[in-house]
Amino acid sequence: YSDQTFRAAVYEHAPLPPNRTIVVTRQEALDYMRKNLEVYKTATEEAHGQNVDIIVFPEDGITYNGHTRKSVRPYLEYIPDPKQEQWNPCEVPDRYSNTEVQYTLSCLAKNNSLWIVANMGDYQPCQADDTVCPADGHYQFNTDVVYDSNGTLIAKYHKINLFFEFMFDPSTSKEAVSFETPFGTFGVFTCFDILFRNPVVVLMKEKEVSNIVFPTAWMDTPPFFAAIQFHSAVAAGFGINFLAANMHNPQYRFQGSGIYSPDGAVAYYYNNSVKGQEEGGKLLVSELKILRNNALSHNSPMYSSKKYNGTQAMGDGVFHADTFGDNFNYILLTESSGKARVCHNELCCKATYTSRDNFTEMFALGAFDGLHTKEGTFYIQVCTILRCKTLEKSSCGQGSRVSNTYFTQLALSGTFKTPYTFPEILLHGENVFDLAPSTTWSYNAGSMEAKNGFEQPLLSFSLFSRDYDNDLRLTSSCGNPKLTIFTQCLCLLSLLFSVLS
Ligand SMILES: NC(=O)CCCC[C@@H]1SC[C@@H]2NC(=O)N[C@@H]21
Repeated sequence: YSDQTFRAAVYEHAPLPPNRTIVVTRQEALDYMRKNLEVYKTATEEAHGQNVDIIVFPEDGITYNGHTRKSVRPYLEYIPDPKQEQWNPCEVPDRYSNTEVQYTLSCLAKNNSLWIVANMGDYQPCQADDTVCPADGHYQFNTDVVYDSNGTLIAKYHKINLFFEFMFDPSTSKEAVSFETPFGTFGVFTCFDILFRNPVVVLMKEKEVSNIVFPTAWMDTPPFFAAIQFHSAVAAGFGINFLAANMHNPQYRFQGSGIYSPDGAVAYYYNNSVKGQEEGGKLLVSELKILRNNALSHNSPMYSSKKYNGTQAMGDGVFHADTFGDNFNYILLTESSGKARVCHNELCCKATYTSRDNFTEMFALGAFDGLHTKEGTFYIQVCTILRCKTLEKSSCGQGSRVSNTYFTQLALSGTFKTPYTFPEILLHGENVFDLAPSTTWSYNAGSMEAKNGFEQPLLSFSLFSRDYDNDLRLTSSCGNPKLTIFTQCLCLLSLLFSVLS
């Protein structure tokens, strides 16, 4: 690193599955994990050869996913709390037993003089006075570990927002974790966490991080949750560097890693061809500017909260289409060039566009303002120009993976309630999804523009906003532990009723 820049790497890892139908011995678990760690060693040495300062590996990259609580047990290690003690596993390997994975990671960091972020399982016995201890007497946490370039364990983070991971316990402390490096302040969180106030807003506003390291096992889900699309948009929306290392398993839609800056993708990898599973690994290395604030930091020039402009009555031509579980309002783009506007609840979206040719494919402007409930429950506000999957209006939210329509100008804005708005651009390329070069578009406070359009066909051009703070209504009402079970049920019923209506 220098005064101005540092070098970052992410490794998209393609692990082979272990046998998860039986409970293996610790030795068998180690034999399996060593194969993954061998791949990590090669990647780390290659990164060292390219003067990398920090490398990130994916969620479940060492242990694999889809375990049961029992089958994952032999893969776990006791990870001490770096806030309570300083430990360098490479230099003091025998302080704790069964810590081979931590030893290997620490030595990789030390021997290659770089910071390592990896994901593994933490085994924590319950304290004697723990009244909510799991029935088997210990906790199992999905954990990110961070080693500095001497091999010292600097931080550990327990995933707060689990995604159908019944083998793990959610973080009991619910603590957002950050760490200092000579090249900036980093926050660390894992996959599904990206959609929730804690840890995301806590890290941005309270800890004022300007970089995120993000081990993930993310399944591509267009129109808004393709991995490279969503993660690059979060980097731009928050004005941060974002290092996303995904698991590679295209058969199950796990694909797409990147090194993203506030201006867009600096490097990304998207390879969805299902060949031999072990062939898909990839190291990305980039130079990034050292950032000292994020878009929400006090006095940051990038922060601006747009005022709500009022609603607009629904005009002719508005139709509804299911969009990953949400009932969006859409309006078709019919002329090859023009303006369009559509509203939903308190959100109004405006677009101007010019397509290179007359439309032969269906494109629509959509709006949604409400509670998303599919694969997670959270408030969103979304404006989008997207390609409908077919020539049927009902296909508009289905996440097209093909397009042959070129735009020569696009602009989109919305009356978003919060500054947590992420500019998403997904283009169609040889490998299905491509991101737009950072020189082709700009984003500022709820408005996105591509003055000269794109050289590739468009799949979607969206502003995805998370109303993180509104989620508090969900927990403060129904999830409030002070309420009786009966009141909580009544509350959930009324919430369900309001969503349905
Ligand atoms: N390992 C995880 O935590 C994965 C969670 C990310 C899933 C994202 S969010 C909802 C979408 N559904 C998916 O299948 N992928 C997307």
